[in-house]
Amino acid sequence: MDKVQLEERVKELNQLLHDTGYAYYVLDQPLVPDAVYDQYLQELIAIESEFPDLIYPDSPTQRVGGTILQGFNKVAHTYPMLSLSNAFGREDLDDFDRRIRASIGDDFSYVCELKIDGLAISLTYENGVFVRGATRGDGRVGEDITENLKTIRSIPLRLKKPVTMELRGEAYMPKKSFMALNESRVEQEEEKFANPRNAAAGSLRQLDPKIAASRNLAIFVYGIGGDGEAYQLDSHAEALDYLDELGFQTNKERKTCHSIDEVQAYIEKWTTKRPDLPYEIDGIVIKVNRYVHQQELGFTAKSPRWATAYKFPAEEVVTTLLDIELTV
Ligand SMILES: CC(C)(CNC(=O)c1ccc(Oc2ccccc2)cc1)c1ccc2c(N)nc(N)nc2n1
Repeated sequence: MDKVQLEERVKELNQLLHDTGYAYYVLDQPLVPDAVYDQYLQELIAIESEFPDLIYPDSPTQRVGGTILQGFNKVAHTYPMLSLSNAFGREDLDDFDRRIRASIGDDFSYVCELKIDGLAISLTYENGVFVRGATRGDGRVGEDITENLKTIRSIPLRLKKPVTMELRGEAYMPKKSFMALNESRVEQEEEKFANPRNAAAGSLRQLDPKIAASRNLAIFVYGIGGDGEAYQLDSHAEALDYLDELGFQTNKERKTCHSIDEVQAYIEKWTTKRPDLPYEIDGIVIKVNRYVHQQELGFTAKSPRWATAYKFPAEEVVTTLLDIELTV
């Protein structure tokens, strides 16, 4: 092949690997057998190693960076990453609902989402290309962990549309990956991780992206930063569907609810079903759905008035008290 034909083949392989990667890692519906995927990847690696000028920044071969970082740079979020108020029971939910009604009336809906027990992160795309990923940090400034986030296969390196936006999501380690990781740590006589959240945080804080790549991390995106693209949409539910169209992994268990009773039913459903989930959750996030209502309700110093997190009661840690010989 001459150089022009090679460039065409590289573009074709990039597109093939993006499409098959999306089907496999985001839709969980493989388009081709793994062996075919690997064959495409090997062909692209071979051409790129011979012609480095044909390496595109969003090539799938760029997922596992080569260099070990010396440290993480600080990066300022374009929009703050706010926190959520908490609700611990039905009374708190009723108070939340009452405050909302007092402010915007009765004609509104909620969106309920599972609150993934992971690490809040922000993803920045410029003209549809993944350019930066960061931890939440203090909500305004986080750490640049782009190289580690590139290793998460469900984070698209290139979107289906050339949009510029900053997203919010939760990086997490599935329960199965957590169990396997701790088994291997016991074999290596290393300290086990206490829970999947710590394991995900520890993996994303690795300076060597190859270690992060080995940890089977995953992500659910749940919001578009500030008044970016999404605010041309009418509601949070629409924004999540828009993220699906762009090729992101959103959590499919979300539900639009039209009363706090419906929210309570959703909470009870997932309190029961929580152990069957392939990932850990620590609560349910409840958001007023329409953006006009969110803007009317506004924010406190650190969190939106239009959202709250119902937190599951802490697991009863059954502590078997030692038999204490009481000497009288
Ligand atoms: C609602 C929000 C706090 C995100 N939203 C924001 O951070 C946010 C930030 C600036 C916004 O607008 C502003 C723009 C400029 C200045 C101030 C606010 C709006 C929303 C949040 C936090 C944690 C979540 C979680 N763990 N799981 C799910 N499923 N959803 C979550 N949602």
